[in-house]
Amino acid sequence: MALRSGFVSIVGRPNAGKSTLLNALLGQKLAIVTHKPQTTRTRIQGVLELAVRKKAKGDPGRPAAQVILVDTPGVHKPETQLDKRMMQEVHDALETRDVVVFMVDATHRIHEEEAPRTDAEGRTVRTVGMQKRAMSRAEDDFALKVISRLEGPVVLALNKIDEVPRAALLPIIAHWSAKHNFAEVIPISAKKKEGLELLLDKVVRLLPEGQRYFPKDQLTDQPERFLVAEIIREKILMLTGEEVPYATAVVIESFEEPDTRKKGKDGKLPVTKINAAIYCERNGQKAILIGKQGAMLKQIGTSARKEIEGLLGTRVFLELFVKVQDEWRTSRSFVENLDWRRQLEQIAEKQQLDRSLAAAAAGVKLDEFDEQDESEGTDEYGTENDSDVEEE
Ligand SMILES: Nc1nc2c(ncn2[C@@H]2O[C@H](COP(=O)(O)OP(=O)(O)OP(=O)(O)O)[C@@H](O)[C@H]2O)c(=O)[nH]1
Repeated sequence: MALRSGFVSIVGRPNAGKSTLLNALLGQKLAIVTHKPQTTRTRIQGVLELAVRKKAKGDPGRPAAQVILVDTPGVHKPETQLDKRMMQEVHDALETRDVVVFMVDATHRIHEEEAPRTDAEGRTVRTVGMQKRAMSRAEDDFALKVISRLEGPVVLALNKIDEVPRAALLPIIAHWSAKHNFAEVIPISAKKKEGLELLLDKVVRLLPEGQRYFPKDQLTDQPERFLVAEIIREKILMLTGEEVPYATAVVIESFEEPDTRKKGKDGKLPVTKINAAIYCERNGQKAILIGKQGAMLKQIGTSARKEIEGLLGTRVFLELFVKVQDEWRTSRSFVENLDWRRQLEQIAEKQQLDRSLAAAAAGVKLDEFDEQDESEGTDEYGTENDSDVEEE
């Protein structure tokens, strides 16, 4: 059987479980996951290599495949420049896909028929749960509209079935099957890893025959420094309250890798030195991010560092700074500069410039030319985290 290969975009409303599915299929954490909606801001590609599975009794087998899974931001109506950018990421992911996996949270349809109560004064009463589910249904419908315009196969992944009573599943499947002509409808639990093999089998069969897009052992197109920024953002999302997470962005300002990742003669792993800026929009948010005597920032740094050490396989010296950039989410240029692909271009340009300067002007101090990226109106607070790594 010839190799199948192609791009599979995972699309759906915020919090449906798209990043959880990406990580579960890859068997490795690539995308950050939290219970907060709109966690994912850019599309994330994960490369999944599948070996051929031979035909057997009751099993039609599966051809070898390279599946490029693309996790996307949750589909929502854009209000800020950041929202617009996130939706652009969804559209970009849809433009280049071979198959769409449309993901919905099945638990929100269990009470499809629930009618609001009327109180003694004749007022309509909806519980918070009812309101949430109604909103979620509206978001699903909005996301479905986005993919309905597309040609090509769409597989529906009904997620979170671990929380759906068996009897409720069939009506949910019937509901969705009537809404769109899906190539397949697969109930899954991304969290419990249920139904994922079947989902993969169906998706692979819909992929064209072709060559690999990435080398066999490559996991993602996203460089480590940006995975690091995402890990820091995840800790902020997890550790801070309602408002702050949405107003924060993390930019890696410097990332100094050691020459080797092997242990030294002293038996210690080498050190990666990372400097990251956490942007927020207001002084009040900055105060929350820093916490009493820097306690919150320290907690964010410590938990991020541990995970980054696991990712990089080195010790990590992580320095975090908090900066206030008024209303950055409404600034087109700021939001565009957050794009890791753009940052990568800027880093490459800067390295090129540094090399040319060094070659052309031996004896001239290069740091005189270092860009000062402290933009106007930016206020800064920094702390080193509680690292067991000493500055050398
Ligand atoms: N019970 C249950 N919870 C799940 C399942 N899959 C995901 N979740 C939870 O749903 C929440 C959202 O998961 P994410 O993977 O971040 O969702 P997402 O669709 O990527 O969210 P956005 O980034 O907002 O678009 C997290 O708390 C997950 O643990 C599942 O199969 N069952």
